[in-house]
Amino acid sequence: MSGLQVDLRVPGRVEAAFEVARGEVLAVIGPNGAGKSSLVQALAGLVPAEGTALLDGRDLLALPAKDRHVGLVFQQQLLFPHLSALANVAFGPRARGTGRAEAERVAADWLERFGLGDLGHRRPGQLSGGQAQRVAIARALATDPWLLLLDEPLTGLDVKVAMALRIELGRHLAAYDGATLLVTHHAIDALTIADRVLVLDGGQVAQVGTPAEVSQRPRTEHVARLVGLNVVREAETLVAFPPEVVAVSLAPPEGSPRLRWEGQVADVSPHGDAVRLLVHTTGGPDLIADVTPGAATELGLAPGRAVWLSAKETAVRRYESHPDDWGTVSP
Ligand SMILES: Nc1ncnc2c1ncn2[C@@H]1O[C@H](COP(=O)(O)OP(=O)(O)OP(=O)(O)O)[C@@H](O)[C@H]1O
Repeated sequence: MSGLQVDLRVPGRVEAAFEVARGEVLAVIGPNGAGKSSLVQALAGLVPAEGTALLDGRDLLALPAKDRHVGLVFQQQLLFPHLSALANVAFGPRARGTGRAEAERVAADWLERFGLGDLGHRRPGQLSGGQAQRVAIARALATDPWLLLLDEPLTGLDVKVAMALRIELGRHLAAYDGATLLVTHHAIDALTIADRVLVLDGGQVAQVGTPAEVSQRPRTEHVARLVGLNVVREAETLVAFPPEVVAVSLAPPEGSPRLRWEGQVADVSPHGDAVRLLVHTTGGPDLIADVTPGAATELGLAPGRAVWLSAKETAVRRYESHPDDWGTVSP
């Protein structure tokens, strides 16, 4: 296959087998400590790893970091503070042996594509966070990398800046013909920019699928929350449902629906026009439920309040918890 085939292990941190085709963007999501950064660092050669990472047949893990031709962007963009934006972007091509004039031409072209054509002379300290991150992404792309690794590239930016850059980044990634791994905490990045999503949990691959598959049939609580769903396990089946179909009452629900839980309100917060409750169910999962502000007042829904939750069978989606159609499965 042309692209990246990974089967690697960083002992105690992450173990993952997956593929990314050329031109494809694979988002990597998962809770804190899931192993996302370890995976990126292992591919970049920043931490030692066992196994293989075949890129068009070459094993990256067998190469020293400097020979892997990887474009790297981190949340904290590491621009050279004493160099201009232009010199920062030109640095990669220069390091690969391109002459100064040509490297600067390539760099100017990349800055132009990121709308920074006029700011090439500025140093990183004279750029806004969003501009500096554009320079960092331009610098990674200007090296014409075999593989692009983006670790939380939009985290820490102002919401509006991140929104604009997300759209730009999506456009540049669509034009990039190598494989891309995009580590992100934000469902919107995974759902809008990525072709496929890999979910890490506890250092293992918990799910791989298209954004639609992963958001409609989440296999981990973390992903369910990221996309705003509840997910509960019933033996070998997972049951997913949105917070707006959860009915909240003070007395046990009538008709004894199969999906019902007794619990205690843990948190109350505004959510659009609704009031969102986080409920710790007794001996069960945490669930979210949306109610109208009127109902919240009427039922006295404040933290500590004992409540019943229920969902109609017709409002939930059921699916197998252990499909066997993708790589490594977490226990
Ligand atoms: N330098 C290190 N040495 C040893 N263990 C580490 C090191 N860095 C991270 N770990 C451990 O490896 C596991 C994976 O961490 P990693 O930082 O890769 O997760 P992550 O998914 O990127 O988390 P976050 O979203 O918080 O950045 C965690 O158990 C973490 O404690």
